[in-house]
Amino acid sequence: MSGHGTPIPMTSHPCGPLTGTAEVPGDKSISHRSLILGAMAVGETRISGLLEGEDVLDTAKAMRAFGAEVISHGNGEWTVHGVGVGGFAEPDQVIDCGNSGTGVRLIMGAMATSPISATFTGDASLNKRPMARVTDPLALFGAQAVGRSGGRLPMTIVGAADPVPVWYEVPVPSAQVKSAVLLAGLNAPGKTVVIEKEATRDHSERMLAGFGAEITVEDTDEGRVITLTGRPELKPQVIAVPRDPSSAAFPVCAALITPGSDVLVPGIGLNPTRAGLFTTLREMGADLTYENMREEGGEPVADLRARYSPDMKGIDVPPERAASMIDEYPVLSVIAANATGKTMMGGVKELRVKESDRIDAMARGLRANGVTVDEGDDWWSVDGLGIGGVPGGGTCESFLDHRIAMSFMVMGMGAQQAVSVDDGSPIATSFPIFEPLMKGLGAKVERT
Ligand SMILES: O=C(O)C1=C[C@@H](OP(=O)(O)O)[C@@H](O)[C@H](O)C1
Ligand SMILES: C=C(OP(=O)(O)O)C(=O)O
Repeated sequence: MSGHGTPIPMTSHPCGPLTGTAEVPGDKSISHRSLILGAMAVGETRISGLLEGEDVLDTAKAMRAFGAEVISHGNGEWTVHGVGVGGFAEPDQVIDCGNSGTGVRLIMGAMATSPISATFTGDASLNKRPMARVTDPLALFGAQAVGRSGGRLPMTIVGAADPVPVWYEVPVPSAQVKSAVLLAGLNAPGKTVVIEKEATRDHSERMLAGFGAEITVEDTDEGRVITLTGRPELKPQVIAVPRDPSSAAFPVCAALITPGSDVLVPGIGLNPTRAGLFTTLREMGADLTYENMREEGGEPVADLRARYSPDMKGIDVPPERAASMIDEYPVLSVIAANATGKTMMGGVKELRVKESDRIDAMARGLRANGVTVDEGDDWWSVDGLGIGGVPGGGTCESFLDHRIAMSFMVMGMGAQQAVSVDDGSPIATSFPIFEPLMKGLGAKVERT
């Protein structure tokens, strides 16, 4: 639960080559879903490689509060004894999802078609984020939501006693909304249909099929049509969580801008609905290769090799790629600052409702370190200064946002002077070993 503790100011100094192997933690999206679907299956699900970051630990606690037995065996090995679809118990405490939008939205979906109530809260960041995008479709199933004005947490969801299946076209590109509807659909009799105009990460669909749900996905002219048949008996699974591409982004981008670097980032999930950053970096001229491509646990996986890339060029990032790299724009803007020419990022309105307004947060920090940024409601652009051209020397606010804090730490590694953040504590939500991992590669990151 970041934001509840003492701020951790951090500084990242320009450094020599980054070298070695960066074993980043398990995928956050897949980790949340493993715990939630494990809790909705009948019997024991075994998970390895679970991300033990605060966001996922909060979801584990929540699943216990709904009656599942969730046990950590150490080193990313977990077991979940599920209570079956429709078997959730009513929690006797408020569910605190900390900093996690994915956690709270997916869990609201999972409980919304059971005859129980639950009250949800989060930290100062999560309690500002919009929840109506989830509670609107949950109301169609028969669930009720009462929260603060503007559809904010804290919020109580009264689950539908007699849920009906739903047909829902998701109005914003959001895997969290799509997943909340699918999880609610599990306990509604009949077929729930979700349509998304732009494909977003499909881990829920893949995992629901793996757990034995009847689910079909069809690409049509109207978009992706997902049909789920309610009331399945979910069968427990053995899940190996691939390493997180969104975490891999940080050592990869650090290596690209730090002279002499050569870093291997093994076992990274390369699901096409997640890999947009790596495609973009290669288009900009990054020396980034995929080695040993394979499939693990139903997800494509490769070892990434990133080397110092002094000749990257700014590009127009295609807006239709946004969903596949939505969490990576902050660190992409750091690469853009180290490229020559302008990088234009459009179709990214969703960045304004993440843990922070990420366009605003990055623009402020980039400007404080000598980089020119322009922005509109759903776009922003960065004027590249060429490799090593970022003056640095500034302190940035992280706004309770892990990706903002880590992006500025990466920026310091390739800048002319050190870059600081006011609070690195949110890094623990998704990448608890960021500091030792980056130091192990040769980075000079310190708590100040
Ligand atoms: O479903 C998920 O696991 C996630 C979906 C995305 O959010 P949106 O659904 O709000 O785009 C992403 O930003 C988040 O980090 C994880
Ligand atoms: C947006 C993110 O997470 P969440 O929405 O789960 O808080 C993220 O991890 O970048």
